[in-house]
Amino acid sequence: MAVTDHVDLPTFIEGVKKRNPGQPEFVQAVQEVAEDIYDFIEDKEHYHSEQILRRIAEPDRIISFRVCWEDDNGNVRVQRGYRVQNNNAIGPYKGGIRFHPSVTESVLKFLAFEQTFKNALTGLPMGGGKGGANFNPKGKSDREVMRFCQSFMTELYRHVGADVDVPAGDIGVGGREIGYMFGQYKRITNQFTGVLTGKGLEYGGSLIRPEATGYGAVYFLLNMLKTRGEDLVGKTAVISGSGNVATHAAEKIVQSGGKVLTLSDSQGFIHDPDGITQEKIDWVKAHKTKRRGRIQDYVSEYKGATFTAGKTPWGVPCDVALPCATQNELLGDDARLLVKNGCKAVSEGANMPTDLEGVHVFKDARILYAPGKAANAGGVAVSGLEMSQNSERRSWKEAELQQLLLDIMEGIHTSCLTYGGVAGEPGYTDYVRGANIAGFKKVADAMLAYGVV
Ligand SMILES: NC(=O)C1=CN([C@@H]2O[C@H](COP(=O)(O)OP(=O)(O)OC[C@H]3O[C@@H](n4cnc5c(N)ncnc54)[C@H](OP(=O)(O)O)[C@@H]3O)[C@@H](O)[C@H]2O)C=CC1
Ligand SMILES: O=C(O)CCC(=O)C(=O)O
Repeated sequence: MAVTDHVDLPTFIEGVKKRNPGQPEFVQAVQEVAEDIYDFIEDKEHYHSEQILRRIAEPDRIISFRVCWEDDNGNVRVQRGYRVQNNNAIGPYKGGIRFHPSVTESVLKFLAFEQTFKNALTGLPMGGGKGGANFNPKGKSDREVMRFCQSFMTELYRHVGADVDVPAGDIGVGGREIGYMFGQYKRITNQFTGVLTGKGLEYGGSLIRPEATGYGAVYFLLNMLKTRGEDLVGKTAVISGSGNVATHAAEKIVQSGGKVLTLSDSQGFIHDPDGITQEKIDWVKAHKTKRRGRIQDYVSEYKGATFTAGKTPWGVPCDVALPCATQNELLGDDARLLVKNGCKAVSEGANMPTDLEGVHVFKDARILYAPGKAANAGGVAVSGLEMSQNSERRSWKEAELQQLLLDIMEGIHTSCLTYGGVAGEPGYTDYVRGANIAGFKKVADAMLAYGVV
């Protein structure tokens, strides 16, 4: 007779904590999902008896490796690299690579777990993975970054492949790093395949991949506002971060008629009451990706703006907020302040930027709140389209890709509406619940088809 381990939610979370000691980010991500899934599967015994959530919260495998490289002064440096392959029930593992000193196994496990649901939401056949290293590209020369990337790929190449696991960029990994890693993969394997996405257009990259995450987060925001008969015209936006996601989100807000008031980096935020225009966004993009400077330099360039050191921008009154920097950058008190100041909608460009307390503040206030796994899925979606183009050995036109991105974001929004309803509150959507359940259901049903594996 089968023994059904049908534990309740608190016991399940206790088990996750015990099995993953010292991994708070991973436990947080699992808890946020489990709160919704437990409710959904209450009357669906097969998900319990087949231990589906327990299995999704246990990565298929975690690869950890030494990355040695030589700096410009001839010193040998040693870093730790990882690839977390969380789940490939619906397609090859897919997810970015992060180079940042804060990278730990816990951070990459939470990102790979979230990615599993996000990728399912896109409707494309992609499983969930994430990788990275505790390497800080800041202050390193191009040659140092190249040597690090080559060394990283010298181990990673044996674990990835166009139909196995397809990494891409994330914090600290942009076009430069992807180029170095793709070059090394090609050199080692003698194969030109779609093993990475976010590639340069000259060697198999897709149009609009750089823009896709930030643009997608704004498309999702527009979809949410539309349910209340609103748009972005004349609305003020507070954005954190000043990297790929933040600058492209800012660009799309401006194109949609909104006014962007802030950007930030790990040292503080700038507030420009005149609005951060397209010309100013272009300056920030060049400053961060070419000159590799700091956001505080903005105030020397654009008078009237202020820089606040060591703080996040959530105290600046706004209509909409887009956290686009990193995990846990928006805490319970920040969420309360945003709501108090009249913020109507939050769309997460970053992964898990709001802590669990903040999530509950937004839900309780009944504002429009989109979690990263739904709102920032545009990036990985266009990565999926890059994979398709590589398989076909073709490059699709920009207009076609723009339309596909719009359609995919609208589709994710519809999935959230389908599963995010709250009893007794017609018209209100809990987007966190909707995204968690829609993502879970797709992955879970594929897992059920495979039996116990
Ligand atoms: N790139 C993509 O396509 C996707 C990215 N995301 C998520 O979006 C977020 C941003 O990624 P992306 O824009 O690509 O990365 P970038 O490296 O381009 O930019 C990261 C930005 O976040 C800031 N930041 C990083 N760490 C911290 C920190 N601890 N505190 C405050 N600010 C910090 C950086 O500041 P500084 O320069 O000082 O480090 C920088 O402004 C991440 O959560 C990522 O996982 C999600 C989906 C896809
Ligand atoms: O494009 C990709 O594969 C990865 C994007 C990513 O890392 C993310 O969605 O968080």
